[in-house]
Amino acid sequence: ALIARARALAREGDADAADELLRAASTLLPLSPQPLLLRGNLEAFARRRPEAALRLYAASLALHPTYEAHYFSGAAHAARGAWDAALAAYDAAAALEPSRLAPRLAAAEALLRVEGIDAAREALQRAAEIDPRAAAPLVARARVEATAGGGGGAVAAYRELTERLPYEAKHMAELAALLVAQPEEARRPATPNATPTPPCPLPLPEAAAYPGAPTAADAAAAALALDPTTSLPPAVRALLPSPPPPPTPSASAAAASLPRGPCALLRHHPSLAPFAREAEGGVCEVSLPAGETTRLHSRQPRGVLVPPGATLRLVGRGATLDAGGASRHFVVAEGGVLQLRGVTLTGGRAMLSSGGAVFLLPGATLEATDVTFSRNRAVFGSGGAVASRGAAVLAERCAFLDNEATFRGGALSATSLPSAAATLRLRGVSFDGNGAARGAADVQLRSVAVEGEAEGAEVAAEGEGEGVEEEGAAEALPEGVRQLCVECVVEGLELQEGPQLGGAALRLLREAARADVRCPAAFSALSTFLYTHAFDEEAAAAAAAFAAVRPDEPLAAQFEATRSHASARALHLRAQTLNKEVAALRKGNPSTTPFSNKTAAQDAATTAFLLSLRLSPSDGDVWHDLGTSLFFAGEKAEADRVYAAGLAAAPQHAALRREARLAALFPAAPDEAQSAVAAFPAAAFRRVQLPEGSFSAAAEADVAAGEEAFGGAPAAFVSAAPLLSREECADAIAAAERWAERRGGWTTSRHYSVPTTDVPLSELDSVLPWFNAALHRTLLPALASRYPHVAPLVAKLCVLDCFLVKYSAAAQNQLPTHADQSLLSFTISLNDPSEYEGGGTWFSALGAAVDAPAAGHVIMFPGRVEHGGHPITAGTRYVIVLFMGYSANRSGRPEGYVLEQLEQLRAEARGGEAKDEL
Ligand SMILES: O=C(O)CCC(=O)C(=O)O
Ligand SMILES: [Fe+2]
Repeated sequence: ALIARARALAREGDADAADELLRAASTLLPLSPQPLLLRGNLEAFARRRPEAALRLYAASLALHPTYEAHYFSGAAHAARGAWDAALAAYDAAAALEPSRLAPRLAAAEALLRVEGIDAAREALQRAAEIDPRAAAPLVARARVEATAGGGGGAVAAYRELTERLPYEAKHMAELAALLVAQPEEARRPATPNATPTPPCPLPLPEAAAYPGAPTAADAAAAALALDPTTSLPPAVRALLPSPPPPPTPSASAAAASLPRGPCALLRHHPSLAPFAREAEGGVCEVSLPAGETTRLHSRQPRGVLVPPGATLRLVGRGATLDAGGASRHFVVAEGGVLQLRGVTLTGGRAMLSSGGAVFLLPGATLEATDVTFSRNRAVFGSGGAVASRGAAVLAERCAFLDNEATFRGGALSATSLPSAAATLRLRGVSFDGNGAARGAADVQLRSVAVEGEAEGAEVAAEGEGEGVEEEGAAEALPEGVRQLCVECVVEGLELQEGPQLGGAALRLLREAARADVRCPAAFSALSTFLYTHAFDEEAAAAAAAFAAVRPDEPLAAQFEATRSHASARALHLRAQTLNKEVAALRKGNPSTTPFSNKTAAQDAATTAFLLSLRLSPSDGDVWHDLGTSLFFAGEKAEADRVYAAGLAAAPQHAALRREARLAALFPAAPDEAQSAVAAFPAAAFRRVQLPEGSFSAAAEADVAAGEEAFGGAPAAFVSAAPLLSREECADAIAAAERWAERRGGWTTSRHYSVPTTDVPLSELDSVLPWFNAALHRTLLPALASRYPHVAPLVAKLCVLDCFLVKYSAAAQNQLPTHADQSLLSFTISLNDPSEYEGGGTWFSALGAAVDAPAAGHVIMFPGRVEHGGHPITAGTRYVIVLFMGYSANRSGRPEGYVLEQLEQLRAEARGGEAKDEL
């Protein structure tokens, strides 16, 4: 008890009190070495007096020699620069506990001073052999080389570290900085493949650039991919490529006009969209301008996704598609088919992943005819041009030129998975100038047989019987297994970021853990994925399997804590992940969770948010995320309550304050407003019947999914009389123009594919009072009268957003089709149609624009109906656009149920604590 108390005091920084207790302990237990050891640590670490520490360690050792006393003596000697003595102490520690890495790594640093770099390297080499999966020896090696003066040795050490364990942003950033400082190391050799593959596990020869070796710019990009908040020195930052120029308006328009059909997969790819058309058989065919080079601008490093079941055909007739080293070209999902014909793919780069030009997921197909793959790279990945994980590749008359991979297969890498065989058929395929840092300059095959001939290719076939020995020590780690595990982890991590790719990510992470059950990185990536996606049973099994083979690994214990919902951060991440999965389910995309429907998935997300809040009740981000999640789930009443409770718990949180401000700017109508509904009979409106299929398919999010709320064929309504007076309309326009004048122009604050010209109504102080009065008097009662099934009560209607929009023939003259993030929307005309030509609210399914007959009239419609602002060709059109929500729960559950669940969870926790105390 004395020792435990002393430890606690030392942790709190009270060295004197701790020392006193330890002296008392020594008196009680004169033969115990421990109080003396701990007093030594107090001297060494709290008081920074190594000499005093050494005397106490010596006294402790005299009573009984322990590993700790030897190890800490070494550290104290090292702190004084007594390297020989440090070395002796570390050796003694290692002799007592031969499997511990720490004294060996520390000894290497001492050896560097006493005997030089070669002796230090040798010691580290031996340490690495103790646990070939451990990061520490590689990190120590890099540090020792850097201490020894940097140079080629340090570059080699950092390359080894980052290629073996490509998971840490910090190490990537250090490699980048080192390469920038040593530009000659970053230069590529004149002849690729001239340098042999580095030997394993540690390459001792001085570093030389080799094919596939990451450059400084690659390492910097890798650091940012691993952790976007990584700080990079200016010299390194300067290497990052500048973002691509924005797409031309016509290309954007072409992309935006592809919301449905097989070419929808190019909706976010304005560089390809203009050349796309729907071909026979539901194929999206892209015909690139013959003989020309088209630059691919992918916002995602993973490239253009060919989704499950889709077919994309790229026809070149001698054209080139250049990714400019900024992204991969294509990633093909399960059941997706990519057909390439007569095209050159160049400049593709996979970052921390495989397949520099094309990455094929289990069950995907690539058919390439008359295709050249040139100068594509897989950085920290395999298959410089093409990588297949359990996919089919058919290549006819193709050439692979000068492609590179950091790992294996400079041109091509194919791996069969237990659940998906990879197949490879080559006819008239040639290879030249490809290279890979870790072997198989051209083609790497794992359990794959090639059908056909590969001219002049260096092929490395691996697989079958390369598994880790079940019994036996950690040493049993064949190089192929280690490499497979690293590749599957980086690829799985890349894919888990992408929509529709979660299933493939999970398969690859499972494959990594299966290939090497002892690998901490594979366990960590898989278990995190399983936990965040709520695969709780599989997570338990994975944890048990890992703990069984690596009982001492702290990761196992950490994950146990996570699994028992003891980490607020992990819970927040789980909630956010499940929330994204709900969004996928809403769009009708496959989701990677154990839940069969979105209600169950949403409930799991809500519970995870609440469990996180139970642990950290004043985390405003979690409160805000929960509110937003509920809002998009249609649980608006819960969202409102959660935002309010969140603001009370985190009064400084900016986003929560914004929500509160909006609620205050547009207060709910009083109950009396309900009586005005009767003043709006059917005859007060022109009803515009919208056809089936009016709701937007390109739903980014569903506030209240259209058809679920409104039925198949919804209606829009145009008021027969003005709901705002002429004076009010004129006042609003004048206030907006004055505001724009003061600001030096209108804002472009709302973001559809093109900027909009508008002012938020919240900025117009003089307009708000009368506008709110008009809302309660006419606008909201009118809305409630026409949509009694979704919004019967005026007092429950709430403003989600409101802005005044200006269209002019000369400037912004239209708004592309879209869906609003609202339950119901208004367009309120502020001027007469005689003041402009064209205009009106365009309804896509109707194929026509609907306009108000005069200023002050309104058009009302369900927000999820696909619509836009029809172009005007002359004059100016002013409208107020109003997004409305309804403060009720679409699920029909009683209001307040979410906060009630939080109370229950808290009570359960208190019950648990009480039991612990008993
Ligand atoms: O201009 C219109 O009539 C439609 C405007 C609109 O849909 C919007 O601003 O969201
Ligand atoms: Fe809209």
